[in-house]
Amino acid sequence: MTASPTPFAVTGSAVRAAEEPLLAAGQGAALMRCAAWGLAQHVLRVLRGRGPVAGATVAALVGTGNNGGDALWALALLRRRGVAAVAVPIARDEHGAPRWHAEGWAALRAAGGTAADVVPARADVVVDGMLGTGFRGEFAVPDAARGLPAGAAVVACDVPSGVDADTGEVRGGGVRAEVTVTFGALKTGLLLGDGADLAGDVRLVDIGLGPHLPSAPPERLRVMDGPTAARLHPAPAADGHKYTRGVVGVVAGSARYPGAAVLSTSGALEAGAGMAHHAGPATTRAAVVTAHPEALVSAEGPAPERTDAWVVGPGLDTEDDARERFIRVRDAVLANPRAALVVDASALTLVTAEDLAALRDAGARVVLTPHAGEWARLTERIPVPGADGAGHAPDELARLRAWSAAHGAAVLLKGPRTLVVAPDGEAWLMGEGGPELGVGGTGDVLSGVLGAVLAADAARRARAAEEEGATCGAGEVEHVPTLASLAAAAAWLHARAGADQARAGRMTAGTLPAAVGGTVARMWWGEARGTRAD
Ligand SMILES: NC(=O)C1=CN([C@@H]2O[C@H](COP(=O)(O)OP(=O)(O)OC[C@H]3O[C@@H](n4cnc5c(N)ncnc54)[C@H](OP(=O)(O)O)[C@@H]3O)[C@@H](O)[C@H]2O)[C@@H](O)CC1
Ligand SMILES: Nc1ncnc2c1ncn2[C@@H]1O[C@H](COP(=O)(O)OP(=O)(O)O)[C@@H](O)[C@H]1O
Ligand SMILES: [K+]
Repeated sequence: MTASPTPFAVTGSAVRAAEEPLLAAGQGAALMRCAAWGLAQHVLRVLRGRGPVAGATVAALVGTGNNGGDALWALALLRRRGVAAVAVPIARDEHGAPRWHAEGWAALRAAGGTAADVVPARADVVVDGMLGTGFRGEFAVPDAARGLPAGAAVVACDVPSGVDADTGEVRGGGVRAEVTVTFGALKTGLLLGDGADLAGDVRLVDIGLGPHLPSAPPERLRVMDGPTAARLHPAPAADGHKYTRGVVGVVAGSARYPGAAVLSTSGALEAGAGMAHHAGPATTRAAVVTAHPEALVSAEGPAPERTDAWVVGPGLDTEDDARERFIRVRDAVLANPRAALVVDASALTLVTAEDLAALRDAGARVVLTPHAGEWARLTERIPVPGADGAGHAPDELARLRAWSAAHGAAVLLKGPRTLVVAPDGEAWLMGEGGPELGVGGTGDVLSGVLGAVLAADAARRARAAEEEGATCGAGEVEHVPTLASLAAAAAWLHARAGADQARAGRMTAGTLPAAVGGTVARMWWGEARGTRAD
């Protein structure tokens, strides 16, 4: 299987920095031509989806900077394809002349394009070329960009105007796009926050910045996809057995919330764990065995030295013995820190800064999996030393990185978009799945899936350490299984399973584990099989 590179995003500022050596070498005009050509190709694609290209009308809202320059050059290219190309300036000088990229306008005029004060009502596509990575301060949406023709598709040039290309923050107003055609690299601001909502479908145009883009983990946001997830959670080795596939200890559920134990254990088993061992009271043990005769159950859980990953938290009763149950898991991981630890749900209210420090000092691999509300409470209770832990800055990714670095644990922040960060700044975005997952209990299933994925990895590491000279399976440097990448892969499997299940007409958390099983089986043993661990 040939490994395609994992997609990633960098900030708009990093893209500007990457352009600098090329601009200094006099390649600015060539870069712009390249960007404009890519933009024109994507506009043509939108037009072809609507009817004949020749005779269609494309208008562009054109700002004062290079973003407007891209739009003007793209209009010139479209004009040559028989499109009526109309440029609408959004700023004029004191004499009323448009303030825009002079060469771009000259090229458009030479190609037969025109200028207008407003977007024509007949426009099929409106290109938003007002502001790109040079956006500073606040954006007051100009009159020309309000009340656009209802039938026109908006295509943003590089970034929807008003969106901060670094953070996704919208300052002042923003313009919603159906498609954003972005240049040089995906920008983090198109994948995060309100920026992601305004950007629509994001298309990347390569303008040759690759070698100049930053590669250090804290400067990239990687995007989890199916091939990457398949590489990170490979099919078992031919000689694999239950121990090499990973043993997951599941400390979840209580007399009050027995279902969580079932959902979490099911998630682990269906995601391919060699064994799942549930520790809990008699009620949850009975429920788990009824649902899964193959699960092991006991009051105390598996032996620490035989456990590859622990899941603690879903459905613990914080009025009862939850803290003791959490401490037992913490101590099991401290006794055998090669086992990974997933801290979810109730355990997020039980874990202390001291627990995290002890786990970090032991070298344990810990992932906390809050949803937005749990994340707010966690950062309130365990802030970043010396910082406003709860934080109100728009840059959620920076807040996550700061917290993870301060406490030595990875964080998987759940929501419509899932973000995973590790203490070294490595960050992943997982955008698979949709609101079908927004029902009670799907997070419990995810905790088990995570446990299975992390356990398989821990078991592979243990085996590789035993067999001198063996590797961990995922050979390529880019796909070395890091904690954050494994967690993002687990989230991808879970979300894909949810989407598959919803398409098939079902969607409850109770049926989700079986869908996870189907997704993993297709990945491992179906036609599009993933890599094997051997
Ligand atoms: N560099 C390259 O070679 C390449 C760059 N490329 C393209 O260039 C884009 C970056 O171009 P850029 O740097 O000119 O900035 P851009 O986004 O057009 O906006 C800056 C202008 O807007 C103004 N302005 C700022 N804030 C404002 C506000 N709040 N409200 C109102 N106005 C505001 C500001 O004007 P000022 O107020 O300073 O007079 C300034 O003139 C990038 O996104 C990509 O599309 C590609 O072609 C590849 C090659
Ligand atoms: N609108 C949405 N789009 C995509 N995924 C979602 C959406 N809403 C929720 N999810 C996912 O569903 C899961 C819900 O987890 P959680 O909030 O812990 O639920 P619970 O505690 O009920 O188990 C998470 O994996 C989250 O990312
Ligand atoms: K724009």
